[in-house]
Amino acid sequence: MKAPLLRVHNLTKLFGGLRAVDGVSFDVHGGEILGLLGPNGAGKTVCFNLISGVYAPTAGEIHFSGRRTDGLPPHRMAALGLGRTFQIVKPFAQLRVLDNVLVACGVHHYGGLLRSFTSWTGQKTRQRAMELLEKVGLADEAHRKAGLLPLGHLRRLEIARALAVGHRLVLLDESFSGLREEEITPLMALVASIRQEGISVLLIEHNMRVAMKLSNRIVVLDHGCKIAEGTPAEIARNPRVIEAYLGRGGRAGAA
Ligand SMILES: Nc1ncnc2c1ncn2[C@@H]1O[C@H](COP(=O)(O)OP(=O)(O)OP(=O)(O)O)[C@@H](O)[C@H]1O
Repeated sequence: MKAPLLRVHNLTKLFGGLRAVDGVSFDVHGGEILGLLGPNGAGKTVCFNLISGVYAPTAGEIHFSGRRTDGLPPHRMAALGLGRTFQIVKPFAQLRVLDNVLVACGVHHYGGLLRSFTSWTGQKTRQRAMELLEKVGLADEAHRKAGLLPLGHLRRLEIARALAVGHRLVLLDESFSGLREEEITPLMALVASIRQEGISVLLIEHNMRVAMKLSNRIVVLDHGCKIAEGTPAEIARNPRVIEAYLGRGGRAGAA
């Protein structure tokens, strides 16, 4: 069997006495969507921050794309093809939508922000940025100030920025949160199309319908620990998962 694209082994992060992530292990394979679920405060975002290099783990190992990466800073992870979105969208509000993506594209192609705007090679970067905006359905907004976009579009812009960097793996942190029902279905199609291109996705999602439908497999955390791993169907009937979400006596269908 092929080695996983991402392997997290015994990952642990302490904040003082708090075990925010406690001995968590899981793999993400090439071309799969892995859902990372769990109640509030379970340790999901801390996991993202560990994998993407924002935090160094207290213990444990992270292997990405064939090398050990725990402790590498975010720009090194980006250079290896790992992109991410944030729970709270943070565009460069004063820049145009296109420029927001150009900044992210510059990470790979031309070694920096300034050159991505100025050099002759900037032309190619621009083309790539426009392709990404087309992919996420924002080509018509390319010249608008990012700060003027509604939330649904901002989430798509975040995904375009993550894709500019993450040609192997993108981490999506609650990309569906706060969206209207009519925005959710097309965004699900977008995430599914990312996987179809062979890019793996690690997805934090509170919307169970979205998580169950999109994920090939799901890992569930609670109080920093992994309490379950399996297919969406297995997770939906797992008693520990039901208890973590609903307390004793809960029903899977309601999760
Ligand atoms: N920088 C930090 N310093 C101290 N404690 C932190 C820090 N970041 C997170 N925590 C704590 O770690 C625990 C896990 O937080 P995390 O943000 O990963 O939860 P989560 O599963 O993403 O929750 P949510 O679904 O509410 O976003 C929480 O108790 C949180 O308060």
